[in-house]
Amino acid sequence: MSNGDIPNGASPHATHTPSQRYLSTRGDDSDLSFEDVVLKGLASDGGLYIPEEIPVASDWQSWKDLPFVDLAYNVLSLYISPAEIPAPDLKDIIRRSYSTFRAQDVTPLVHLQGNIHLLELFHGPTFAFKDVALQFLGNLFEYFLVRRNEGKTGRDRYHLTVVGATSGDTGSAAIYGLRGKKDVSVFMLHPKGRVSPIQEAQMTTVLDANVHNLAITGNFDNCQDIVKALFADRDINSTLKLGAVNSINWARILAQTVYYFYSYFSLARQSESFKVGDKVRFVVPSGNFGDVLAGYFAKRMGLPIDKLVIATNENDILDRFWKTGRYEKKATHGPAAEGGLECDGVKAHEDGVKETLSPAMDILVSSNFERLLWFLAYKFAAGTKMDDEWIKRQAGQEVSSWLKDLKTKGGFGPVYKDVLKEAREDFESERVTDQETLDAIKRLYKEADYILDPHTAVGIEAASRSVKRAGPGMPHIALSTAHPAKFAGAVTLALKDEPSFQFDEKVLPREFVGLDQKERRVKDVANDWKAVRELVKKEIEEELSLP
Ligand SMILES: Cc1ncc(COP(=O)(O)O)c(C=O)c1O
Ligand SMILES: N[C@@H](CCOP(=O)(O)O)C(=O)O
Repeated sequence: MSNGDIPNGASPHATHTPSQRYLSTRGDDSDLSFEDVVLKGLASDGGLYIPEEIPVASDWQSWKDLPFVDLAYNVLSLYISPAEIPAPDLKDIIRRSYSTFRAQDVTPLVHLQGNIHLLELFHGPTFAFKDVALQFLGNLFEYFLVRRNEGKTGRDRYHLTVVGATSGDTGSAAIYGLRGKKDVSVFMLHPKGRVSPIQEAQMTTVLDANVHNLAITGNFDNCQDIVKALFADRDINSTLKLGAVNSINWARILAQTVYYFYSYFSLARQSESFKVGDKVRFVVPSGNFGDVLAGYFAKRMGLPIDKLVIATNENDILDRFWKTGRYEKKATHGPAAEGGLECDGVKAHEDGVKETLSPAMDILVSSNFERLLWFLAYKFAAGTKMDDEWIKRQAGQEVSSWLKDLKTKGGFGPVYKDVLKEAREDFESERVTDQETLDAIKRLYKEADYILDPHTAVGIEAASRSVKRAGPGMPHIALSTAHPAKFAGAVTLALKDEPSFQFDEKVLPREFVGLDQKERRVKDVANDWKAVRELVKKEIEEELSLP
């Protein structure tokens, strides 16, 4: 347990409920505080942190008319003990985090067509859903660091070195959430040439001294692997005090849980036929499985979600799992076919990622899937009627063995029939091709005069299929994860033949005008975790020596 764990020095168990203590999905770490898991990001056994118990929000129905920030407080305080963050402080962090949003209700719900509603998550500073969690996480880091550093000077101060991997959106949202903050530096790795021009400009035009952009010659999974290799290096992890902003950080998932509740209530306020207590489906464009996992937590907390529909692009590892029970990387093209890439110290993986029109979801392995696997393994082991401690240990062992097979054999499964059955209780999945993505953008422009970004379009195509299965009486909330201006190429490709379509006039927000002309700072680095490690060490040293 860390020094900053319980400010008043009281016993943790006197003031924390089980949903406010955390364990690792691989079983070696447990009984951690919220502050510990937020600052550590990834567990030392390589696992991801989850709450020891998911709280049931027995009074959730009474939250219906709350403003976003009050609702957020009700959700978050179930997972964060007031002994760690007193209620007025948590309320203040939440209020400041969402005051940067352009929409008054933070995440507005709009009716799209028929029984499909769109949850617009792109009204934050960088025009992507990541802002919802990363504005909050930036302020959380600041809060914990101020407290830890009280009365300390110079090198005695706790300095957090955030290392993150991005296919574009996490990077910009994290950089905007952390720029200029004291005692924290951020190193953001993106795959060189594989993020959209606007995303690249958003990240690299931030010139604050604590922001470091690294362009890696590889794909997003290479960046994600490098980040995990850095965390696994005990030396750099402890000397530089590494922190995470990717959705491996539990606070990311937690903050995203709020908008499932909020949009559900928005629907109840907006629709005469929908009442609190009725069921709804959520459709979530998915890559790293963080956003849809937040929906799983909302469901387990009591929100009446019929199904969570996972929408993947042609990088479909998740869709294949739900169809077959096998979770496997599959080389579809590239060097993998000739034996894969080898990278010093990091287990090689196949470059089987397909470049699609929804690049933020071009992911071979979905990191948060591990969290769901733990809950599935827990449920399976609970069938033995052993005590809770044994069941948790068993779940950790099962997850470790699946993840070991993923690393050494490129996949695992089929999982036990009951595990897959359980996964299908809560989730359905759809795979959407690039052509179907373009068709969805075109169709919604013509039929609803709405311009979708390509990731949201993947979700809308999946929603249309789900509506057919679930029937017209089942409302669908599709998550709109980015503003279309971030993906000008795909949107223009879809709409170029529409006479009324003008990108600059219909899509481009004024915040993006002139961004491409600004000065940039970025370093090219090879796909080699040791090269990245040395660069991080050098740049941190230079940054901390600045006057
Ligand atoms: C625009 C956009 N949509 C969807 C996703 C997928 O979300 P997740 O990785 O949480 O599954 C991402 C990236 O993560 C994204 O940037
Ligand atoms: N699509 C993401 C990839 C990283 O996902 P994260 O949610 O785990 O941070 C991006 O935009 O960078």
